[in-house]
Amino acid sequence: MTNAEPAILAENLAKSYGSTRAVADVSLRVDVGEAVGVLGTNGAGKTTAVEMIAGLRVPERGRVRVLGLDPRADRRRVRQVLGVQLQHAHLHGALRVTELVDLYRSFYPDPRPTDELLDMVDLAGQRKASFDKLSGGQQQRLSIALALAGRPRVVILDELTTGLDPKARRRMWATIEQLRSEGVSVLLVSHAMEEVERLCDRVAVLDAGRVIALGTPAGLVEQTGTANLDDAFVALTGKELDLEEAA
Ligand SMILES: Nc1ncnc2c1ncn2[C@@H]1O[C@H](COP(=O)(O)OP(=O)(O)OP(=O)(O)O)[C@@H](O)[C@H]1O
Repeated sequence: MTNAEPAILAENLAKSYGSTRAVADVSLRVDVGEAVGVLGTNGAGKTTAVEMIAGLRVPERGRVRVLGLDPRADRRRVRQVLGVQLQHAHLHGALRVTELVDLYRSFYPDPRPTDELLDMVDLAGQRKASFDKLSGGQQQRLSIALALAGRPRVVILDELTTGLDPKARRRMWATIEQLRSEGVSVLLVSHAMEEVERLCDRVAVLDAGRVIALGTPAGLVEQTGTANLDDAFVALTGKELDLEEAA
């Protein structure tokens, strides 16, 4: 593991579920300190791709490195440097917020303080609530706090703000901006153009399991001769993002 290694390097990933080709060929690089967004319509293969990058799914083909480490062969070391927030958290419903945070903190040598983590996701008021009493948005925010408990150098966030209200969304954006100022590298799956434009240096557009475009938000707009990233996405994929998802 050296500083010269990219934060994330994924090469020619492929994965099928039965006859469904979820990821046909995905290559992606996130440099240290960089934030890269992944945009795509429902079913484009985003979650499958990031789960392979996180070491949670075995690729049929291709190679992944996180700071030079193989997420499956070097699982323990990768866990110390990578924080992952996935779409669906499976957490013990009877545990309280602080119990879950402290459990996750106990996995790491130098965890972020509990109060700081709860502040980062605006859950200080829910510290005594049990997980199953939290709203969907609060559960989602807690899963982000857990992903950040070990001060990861690389974070993977799948649908950071989908379903969150505007205030919570802004809080999450400020948190990501804070992480970026600390030099953390970010891979962010999103349906929200505004979010990607604000937080990401580069964007990968996924369609039918392939990266069909990769560039800065401004570069994609220029490449497609469109007025904004929304229109660039439509020009590239021939599809609109689901507005409900993007809301
Ligand atoms: N566990 C699974 N078993 C079978 N098929 C799956 C499974 N997970 C995903 N798929 C299928 O693989 C394809 C890609 O799904 P994936 O969840 O990776 O896409 P996505 O871009 O993340 O979609 P969304 O935006 O809806 O989350 C879809 O056709 C989906 O139905």
